[in-house]
Amino acid sequence: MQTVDVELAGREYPVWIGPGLIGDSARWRARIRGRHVLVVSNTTVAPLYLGALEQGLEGLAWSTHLIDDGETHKTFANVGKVLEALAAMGATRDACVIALGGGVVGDLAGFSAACWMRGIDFIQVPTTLLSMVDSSVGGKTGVNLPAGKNLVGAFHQPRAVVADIDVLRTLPQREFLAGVAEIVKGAAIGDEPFFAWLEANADALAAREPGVLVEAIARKCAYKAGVVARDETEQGERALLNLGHTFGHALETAGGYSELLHGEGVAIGMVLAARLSAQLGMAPAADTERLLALLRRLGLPTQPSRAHPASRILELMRLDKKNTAGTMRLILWRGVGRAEIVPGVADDAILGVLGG
Ligand SMILES: NC(=O)c1ccc[n+]([C@@H]2O[C@H](COP(=O)([O-])OP(=O)(O)OC[C@H]3O[C@@H](n4cnc5c(N)ncnc54)[C@H](O)[C@@H]3O)[C@@H](O)[C@H]2O)c1
Ligand SMILES: O=C(O)C(=O)C[C@@H](O)[C@H](O)[C@H](O)COP(=O)(O)O
Ligand SMILES: [Zn+2]
Repeated sequence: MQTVDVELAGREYPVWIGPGLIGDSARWRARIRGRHVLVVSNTTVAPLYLGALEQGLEGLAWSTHLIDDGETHKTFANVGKVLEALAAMGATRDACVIALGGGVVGDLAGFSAACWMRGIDFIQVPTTLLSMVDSSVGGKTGVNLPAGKNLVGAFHQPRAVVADIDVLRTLPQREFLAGVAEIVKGAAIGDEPFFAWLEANADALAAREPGVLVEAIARKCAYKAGVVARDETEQGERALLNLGHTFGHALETAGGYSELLHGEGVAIGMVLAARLSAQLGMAPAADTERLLALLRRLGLPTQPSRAHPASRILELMRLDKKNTAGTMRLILWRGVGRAEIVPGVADDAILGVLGG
């Protein structure tokens, strides 16, 4: 097992990564402070892993709340239902929410925990690769609106992250690769040696070779934990973790949250950001080719669908949370391992890479 610590003074927490961790209840149960526990999961994950988790809850007053599966269910209405479930069990301020699932469950359950009585504990038990390497770490919680991704939310850190890699055995390959995209993103933003390691180990990672998998998860979590510890609420550096997301989120929204997986949107968005950066003279074209080659080798999509007009994508990008009044702020690229916040990129340049 590997442990990555997220170092936030007074609110530090461990990210445990390894096999058999859901069954190792003595470890995670020590992070639960009160008596009430609400496990939030979904209709796909619960039949697979809720039983194992429940065994560790003996003696506590616990209950379960399931949401339907999919990004379209990461809604305000479902937060309301989690809050009703907390009310129904009489959850007090020392209650704990456990999020058992991928990023959709984690974001929604975490936001519910942030809202109940103005903030109670929660524990992340991520069950997708994406949620292990990204969404469970760092405390961004929230839900989507039809107008855009994650437009409602809160920063609310978990008490612990339990990344049991055994559960990845049942994860479909398309979902697995979407998680790999967020690993590539971390390396592309700020860790050139990790990027080179991914190039050398791409096939083994896509084949889920255990040693390579654990190392990739731990390196991405360690990188993200460092950024979060330096800039928890995204006043500066943390925005770099959004590389590819202004494009990616707009593409996800345009597709009604059901065409593209989040990681796929990020893969396409990173390529668009890299192309735009090369056109603006910020990044060597050779680095864009390097990124493209790695994503292609990993079987990830690299081109936006022609079904959505470029003008529509640009319009959706205007509601991104990094923007300030009248100014679009994009995360652009200086090449492998170096990203930058760039305000005021001309619409024509953006439309150009979108093919508009
Ligand atoms: N908070 C953050 O910092 C952050 C970071 C990245 C992404 N996100 C958010 O995370 C979400 C995407 O998360 P995701 O990619 O995990 O998607 P997801 O939560 O929709 O899970 C993907 C699919 O895999 C299924 N699944 C989960 N675990 C499984 C398992 N072990 N075996 C079989 N099937 C399993 C789910 O039921 C779902 O159908 C998006 O909403 C994105 O915006 C948040
Ligand atoms: O943790 C962060 O910070 C990130 O930006 C990680 C992203 O991968 C993630 O998709 C996040 O949910 C995006 O946040 P948002 O603020 O752009 O909604
Ligand atoms: Zn993301």
